[in-house]
Amino acid sequence: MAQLASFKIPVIDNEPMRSYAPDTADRKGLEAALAKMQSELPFEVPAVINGKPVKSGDLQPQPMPHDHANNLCTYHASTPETVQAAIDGALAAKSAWEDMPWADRAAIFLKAADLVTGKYRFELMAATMLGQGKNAWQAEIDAAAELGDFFRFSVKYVEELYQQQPPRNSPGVWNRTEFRPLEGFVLAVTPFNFTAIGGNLVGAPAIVGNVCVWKPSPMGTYSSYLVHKILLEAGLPPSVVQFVPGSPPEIVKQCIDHRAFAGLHFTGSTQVFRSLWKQIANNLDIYKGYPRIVGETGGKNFHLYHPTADTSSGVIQAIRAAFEYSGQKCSALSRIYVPRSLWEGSFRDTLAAESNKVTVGPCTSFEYFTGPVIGKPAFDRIKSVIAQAKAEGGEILAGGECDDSKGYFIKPTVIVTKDPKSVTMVQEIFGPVLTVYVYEDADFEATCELIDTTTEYGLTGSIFANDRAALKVAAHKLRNAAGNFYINDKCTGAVVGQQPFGGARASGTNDKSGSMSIFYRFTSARSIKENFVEPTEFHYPSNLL
Ligand SMILES: NC(=O)c1ccc[n+]([C@@H]2O[C@H](COP(=O)([O-])OP(=O)(O)OC[C@H]3O[C@@H](n4cnc5c(N)ncnc54)[C@H](O)[C@@H]3O)[C@@H](O)[C@H]2O)c1
Ligand SMILES: N[C@@H](CCC=O)C(=O)O
Repeated sequence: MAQLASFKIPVIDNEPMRSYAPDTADRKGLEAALAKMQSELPFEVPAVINGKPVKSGDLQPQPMPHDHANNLCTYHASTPETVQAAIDGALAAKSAWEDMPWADRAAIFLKAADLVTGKYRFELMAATMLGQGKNAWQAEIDAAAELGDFFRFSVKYVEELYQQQPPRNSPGVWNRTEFRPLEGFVLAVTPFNFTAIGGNLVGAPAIVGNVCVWKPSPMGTYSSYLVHKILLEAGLPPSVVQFVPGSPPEIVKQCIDHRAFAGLHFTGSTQVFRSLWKQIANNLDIYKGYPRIVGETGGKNFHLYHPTADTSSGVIQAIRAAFEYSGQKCSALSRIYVPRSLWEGSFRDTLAAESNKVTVGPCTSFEYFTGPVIGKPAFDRIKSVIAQAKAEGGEILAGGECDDSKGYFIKPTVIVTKDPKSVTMVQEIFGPVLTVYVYEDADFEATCELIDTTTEYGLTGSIFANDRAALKVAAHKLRNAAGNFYINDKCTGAVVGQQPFGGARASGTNDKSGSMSIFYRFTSARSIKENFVEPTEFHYPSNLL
């Protein structure tokens, strides 16, 4: 339909956040969706190849983190034959999909966004709450608002990308740029912690004409399956995104070992990303081209407080950043640097008192500020890191208790350390653990250098100060310490279209999801020059005598 006019897309804006306050229609709608889902589980999730369910019979569980004896779903682990069928099906669909006019591709993603924020809002949130342990507010941020925003803003950014055309044409010439999809298929390997990121890791390559194989996180299988279903309902041709749950190393290796592998869109831990990059590098001789590798990975995010910072709001921002979703955002705060004057003023007591007020419980009860951690390996790892910090001389200011009898619950924990290179100041924990280092007021600049050199990561960080000169110093000295840098605000909560997200160093390739940059990575530009004037003589004037 796009061939007879150049259409304008609708105005794109962020999805308004709903409050889920008591007695609202949204609270009731979400409660009803939760009750319905709980009455129907466990769901059975197949692989979906060319739009059709494929059941291997090898059923794997996705337990609910707040109640690990019960599964949200069981899923059919994909066999090598299923993965092969997924790749073949995607490649067969490639030509028709990349020839689909832009307006039609855009319409599919605009419709998917409306399904996410309308018809499926509560169901997708309920799946994210039960399966990934989010409370209502965190599920709203993720599965409703951010996923809707990713799909809508992708349309806006791709529209702008396609409008980027050569600025000059010589007389008798028309220069054009075509943003071709990659030659082959894109593999999306997605994390457990954001339903929206799963959708975006397939959505971003697909909207520019790529075909994808989607390997979801085992711990986010059911919500990923719903997102895939929504994309199909929105009109995505059935073979464009193939859904292959199952064993991560095997499925991923099979895809990476394929000659037509053209790109990796990964979000997850630094360690897994590095291992995949190495596998890809080892395969360079078999590929048709050089695969695009996009990976957003771990973080060790900080708040730096200047002596002029406000204690009361600074503590609130720290509690939210460190403990919402039990510290399982890649952007979560895990180390803070507080000057002695503030610490011995009221920062220490306020932080202890406020941290002790943070409630932890099942995400099905709305009153809890935060819920469980995702699973047993995470629970055991976080528990042992707290023990190690204590053994190294860390003082537990709040929390420290862990209970996995029914769900994987860890009390928000605050550790005070005298060693700025102690384990919980350096390693990514991905749990509700915040470590405090108190610095001497005179050492503000040296503390900036300490923050910059303490970890291998560079994802998010914040400076809190009421002194412009201090803000300037921190912004300069911490330039490479965070890809998302906040001034007098917490280090979590980036919004699509407002704070493009991603970090460098060990935190990833920093291709900034939620911005136009990401679409350059999944396109390969072709420059086209068309000449309208036929030459009549091969000599140039300089050849004449
Ligand atoms: N920077 C960002 O934008 C961002 C966003 C979200 C999460 N994260 C990071 O993700 C991590 C948490 O997510 P996670 O626990 O899902 O990460 P993870 O690395 O364990 O898993 C990510 C994906 O890789 C797969 N995987 C795991 N092991 C694999 C292997 N050996 N071979 C192939 N695939 C494998 C998983 O099944 C999953 O699909 C944290 O480190 C967090 O910081 C980063
Ligand atoms: N958008 C998120 C980051 C996602 C990582 O898990 C934030 O900034 O809080």
